[in-house]
Amino acid sequence: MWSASDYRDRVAALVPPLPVVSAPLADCLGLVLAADVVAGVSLPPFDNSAMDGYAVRAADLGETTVLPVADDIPAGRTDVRPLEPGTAQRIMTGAPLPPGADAVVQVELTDGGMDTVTLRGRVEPGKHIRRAGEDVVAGTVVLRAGTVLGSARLGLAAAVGLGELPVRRRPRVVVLSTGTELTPPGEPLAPGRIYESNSVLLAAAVREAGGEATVLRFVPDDVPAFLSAIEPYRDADLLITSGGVSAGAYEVVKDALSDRGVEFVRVAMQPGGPQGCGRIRFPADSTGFDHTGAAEPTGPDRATAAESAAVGPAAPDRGTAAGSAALSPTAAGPTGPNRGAEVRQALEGPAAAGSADSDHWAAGSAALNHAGAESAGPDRGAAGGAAALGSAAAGSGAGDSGGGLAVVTLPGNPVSAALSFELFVRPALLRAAGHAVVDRPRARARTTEALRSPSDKVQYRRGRHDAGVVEVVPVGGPGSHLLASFAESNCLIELPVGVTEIAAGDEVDLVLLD
Ligand SMILES: Nc1nc2c(c(=O)[nH]1)N[C@H]1C(S)=C(S)[C@@H](COP(=O)(O)OP(=O)(O)OC[C@H]3O[C@@H](n4cnc5c(N)ncnc54)[C@H](O)[C@@H]3O)O[C@H]1N2
Ligand code: MOO
Repeated sequence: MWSASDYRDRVAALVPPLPVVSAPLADCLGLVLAADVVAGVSLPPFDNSAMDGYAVRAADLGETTVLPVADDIPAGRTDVRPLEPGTAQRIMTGAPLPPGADAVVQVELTDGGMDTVTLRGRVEPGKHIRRAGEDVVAGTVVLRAGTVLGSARLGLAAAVGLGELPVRRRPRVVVLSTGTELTPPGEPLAPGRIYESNSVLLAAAVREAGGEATVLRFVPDDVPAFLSAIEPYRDADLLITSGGVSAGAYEVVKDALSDRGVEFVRVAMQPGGPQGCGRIRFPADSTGFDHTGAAEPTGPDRATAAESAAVGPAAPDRGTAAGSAALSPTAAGPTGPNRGAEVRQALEGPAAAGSADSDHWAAGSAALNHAGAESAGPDRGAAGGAAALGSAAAGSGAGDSGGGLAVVTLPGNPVSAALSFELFVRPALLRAAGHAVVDRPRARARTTEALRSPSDKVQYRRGRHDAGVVEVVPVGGPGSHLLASFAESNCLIELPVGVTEIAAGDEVDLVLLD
């Protein structure tokens, strides 16, 4: 039996640091900057007006002053003429200040005249002028490597003129649910069947963690169908499966992967006891697994398998354009909005992975562009960029980066799958993407109800905490099928190994989910 924290480390080691790429700003939200960014221009780049009004020499103004209006300066004008003494120039917010002007009088304090202007009152030199470099001086570092790129930081990068940034690219994650009982939501439900929900939940969780999710059509409890479904995705950074890992007679994931490099274990955690992870060994040649016995799919359940094998990611939920192009076994090359990034990634090659950590962007950029030439090779055919990346990721150093497709096989119960992702997979993806902080915030609060927990496992109960995180109300029971109460919760109540009873009013540890 693994402890939850040891198992978490085991999963983290499966996903090595992701390669550094140059990505358009629009694709960078939530990603981690891989090199310092130096401003190429000052902000503001030139002295300019903070108000719509009149540029003047402060010394020219008395209580009431009438000045000729010598020129008109809208924002964007590039041929501004010097301000002669005893004159004013009409100026708009953001327009360059004419040489010789040392103040701006806002239009509300004037008569708004076009030929001459009457200005009321005096003005301090420097009034309503935004000086060049007041915000950023060209040549200084504006964003440090390791910064998580939120909206303000992306805006700043654009403001200093950068169209792309060096980032660790998003992890490409393939999600596959298993279970003969599954039915796609939106279709009629036959007796004995349930709607498939894990792939929707897990793909959304991958995206929330900054990853690209490709959702495969789920497969029944059929080993050849399962292997056929995953075989084209050997270049993904991670495969997440759900279901088929416990002790029953039809444990498809366990049956398919036990002899192919995946270890199935029990973790001292509830929900989320049965787990598996490892690297799937694919056959050396590119013909795929030996599907001996994988006869033509027949019967209602096999139709699902056939569809999966045949169309792969052509299921409705294809992740982003980039993810889809990268992971599709039939992609003719990167298309869509991220094409540029994909091409650069293809050129990056294994050598560049993780290379730009401490370099400034200018240097990092050069480093990223020279590697070239590495993108040919056995697995790098159609989706060349993606194949090169898979290799780059696998060769990038830290972690269990040996060959094969990294896989985490989650238990099928919906809350088990969700909590396993939350506690094991999410930190691994964030770490690989370069995040320094991979843990959710934690807090302590008083539980409003008594709780019981098995002594040999850490139990995660679902709860709702109040605004001040003073009290937590347990929501629903401990069962791993209780999806509605999980959806209602905003935290996990962690009851550690050794704790069997908690009284109402006792303090408990919380993992805050929102
Ligand atoms: N004899 C034992 N039985 C079970 C054990 C055990 O130790 N001995 N462990 C239990 C625990 S704990 C869990 S968790 C589950 C894990 O089972 P599997 O990973 O094999 O998952 P399945 O049996 O395929 O499914 C479990 C449950 O979840 C539903 N499910 C599965 N996939 C989906 C999906 N994509 N969307 C919605 N719901 C899904 C499935 O219908 C089952 O109800 O094993 C216990 N059994
Ligand atoms: O360990 Mo299972 O994940 O409780 O239901």
